[in-house]
Amino acid sequence: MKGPLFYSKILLFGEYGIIQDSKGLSIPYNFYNGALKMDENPSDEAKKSNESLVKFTAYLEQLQTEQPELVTFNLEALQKDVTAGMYFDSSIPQGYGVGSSGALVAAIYDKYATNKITVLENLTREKLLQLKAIFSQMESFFHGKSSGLDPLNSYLSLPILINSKDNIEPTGIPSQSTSGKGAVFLIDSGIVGETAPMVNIFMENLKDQGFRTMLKSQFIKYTDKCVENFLHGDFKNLFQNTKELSKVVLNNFKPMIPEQFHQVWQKGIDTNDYYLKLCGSGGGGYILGFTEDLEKAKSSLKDYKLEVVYQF
Ligand SMILES: Nc1ncnc2c1ncn2[C@@H]1O[C@H](COP(=O)(O)OP(=O)(O)OP(=O)(O)O)[C@@H](O)[C@H]1O
Ligand SMILES: C[C@@](O)(CCO)CC(=O)[O-]
Repeated sequence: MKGPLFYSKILLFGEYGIIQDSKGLSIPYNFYNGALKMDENPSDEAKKSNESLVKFTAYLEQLQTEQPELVTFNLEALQKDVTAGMYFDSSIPQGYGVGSSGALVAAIYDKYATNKITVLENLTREKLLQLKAIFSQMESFFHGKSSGLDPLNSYLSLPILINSKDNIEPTGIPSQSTSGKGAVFLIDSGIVGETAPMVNIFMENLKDQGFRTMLKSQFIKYTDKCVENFLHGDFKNLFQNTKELSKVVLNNFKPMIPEQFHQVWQKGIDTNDYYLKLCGSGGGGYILGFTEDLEKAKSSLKDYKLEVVYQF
């Protein structure tokens, strides 16, 4: 048995800001994927994944008991499959900001939810918000508070524009040009990050008036502009605003940037060869880069392997 594929995602813009109602833009990243699977002779990795599904199943049972109006599952089938060794066969790295738990949640919902909202029907705003609410509750098992956006992205396999907390929509993005010089890329920090502690630091910082002012007058301002520039294909302004965003993050989100990347981050701002930003909650995992000239960025960042995700 092997189920359909669910993909990783990249939150291009909006990390932390979306907690405070900024805009956000998230795109599927098809390089990594996962599917529910059953093997005759499971590997150690498959066994580990299966153990995680056993615990998740217990959580879903409890969720259904507590909130039957939110979502119900075919628990009998899920339990039977999990007992038979089902696991999530996935290439999506965990704790890297590309949504490994989101893809898993999407796969489980797709296979076991009853009365599920499907991708094929007319997805009204209400239905999207309902799906997001369901996914938020399901995914919170893996890292505490979740917006539900990652599973939604994976489930729909479409770019999603977050206008505000209660206003999200699937969106088109400018088509890629593989011959273009401009690019969005990932750098592997080599460290596994954890979402919950990073979000806790952010929530703690929010108690400070100065931080809140900076967030609104700079971080959210540039995040919103970047989203608009990207969607309109206005790449000239996109680079300007990404540079500003890169500066604001380096100055105000230091705990989310691994120490050994502080200098490379600054170098991008000084040389204009590339601009770095957080990819998801940060603290490790991937770092997201933007460049007007991919070859220049590659030579400037020659000690790192760049994984190109979008070219324009
Ligand atoms: N293949 C898998 N099999 C079973 N459980 C998995 C699998 N992949 C991910 N998980 C679960 O998801 C958890 C990781 O989710 P977490 O939300 O911390 O990181 P992430 O989804 O990779 O990153 P982010 O939320 O920053 O994008 C793992 O600890 C594990 O419980
Ligand atoms: C850091 C955060 O804004 C994005 C993590 O992918 C948390 C969230 O909104 O779920």
